[in-house]
Amino acid sequence: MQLSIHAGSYRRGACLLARICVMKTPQESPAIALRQITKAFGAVAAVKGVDLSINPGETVALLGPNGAGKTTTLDIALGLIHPDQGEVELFGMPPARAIGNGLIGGMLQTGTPLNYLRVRELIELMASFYPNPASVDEALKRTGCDQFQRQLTTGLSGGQAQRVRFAAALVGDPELLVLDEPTAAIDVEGRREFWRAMRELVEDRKTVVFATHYLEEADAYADRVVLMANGRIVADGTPGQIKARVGSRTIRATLPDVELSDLLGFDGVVNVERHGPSIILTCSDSDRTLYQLLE
Ligand SMILES: Nc1ncnc2c1ncn2[C@@H]1O[C@H](COP(=O)(O)OP(=O)(O)OP(=O)(O)O)[C@@H](O)[C@H]1O
Repeated sequence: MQLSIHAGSYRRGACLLARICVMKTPQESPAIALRQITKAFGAVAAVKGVDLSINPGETVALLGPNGAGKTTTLDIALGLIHPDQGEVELFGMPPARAIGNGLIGGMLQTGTPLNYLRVRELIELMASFYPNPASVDEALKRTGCDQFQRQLTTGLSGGQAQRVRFAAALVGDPELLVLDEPTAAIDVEGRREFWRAMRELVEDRKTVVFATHYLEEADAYADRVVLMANGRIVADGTPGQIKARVGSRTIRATLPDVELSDLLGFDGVVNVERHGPSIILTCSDSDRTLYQLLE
């Protein structure tokens, strides 16, 4: 968890250590279940009725522009902020319980690693908070932190601090990893290493949810993309479906005697809707669709 690399983490860690009986993942429950979540900050409605269910083993990208509501949604999922309305469950339990059971790892945008520790010491400390941690050496290696493990956390570059956050999230060997713009501030080589480590996690059948601004990142590394805009989920599908949608154009036509299902069979048509006398075609290749319509 993000909190675990702040000063308050000692307390949280002590609580975790006190839990001798550890419950592991009930695989039949969704890893994340958000039901009709809303959240406003004063006059700003950040999240407006989000329903989202993510199954164990899925790798999901939360894609959207600045201010879409991604961070707020992830913070709510992790129980870091409370929604104004709606329900949240992680593996069928409240977020705090899932976190207490060592099921969740988080890498969020804010927060700095604890001061006056060496990188390795910090990751060892983090590992001690979890019931069944991964190997510290492995977490350091997977994230590239082994190269600067003796360095004090006070002297890290932005990219190094980001890698340390990733190692801190991994070392608990959580079932669900929540990553908010994980590659921000990481250089090209670091990004490559990051996604390599992510692939290994996916092979381990972990559930991974990451927020990103980049369709290319979502396309390359997620098997499902949830597109957010203005506090709502506006599309949810495979990367291919979302790419078609994001890159789409619409054609409005007046076609009184045509069946919608026939139009769906046209080249490049992604969706068809009737609006009164008009039909709206959403197209991945509007030129081809137009050509067929004219024929
Ligand atoms: N603590 C806060 N106080 C006031 N407004 C906030 C707060 N947190 C978020 N917001 C507002 O809520 C909206 C959604 O913000 P959020 O950070 O969730 O979006 P985002 O998709 O993660 O954006 P980014 O990609 O820039 O991180 C924005 O308009 C933002 O300004």
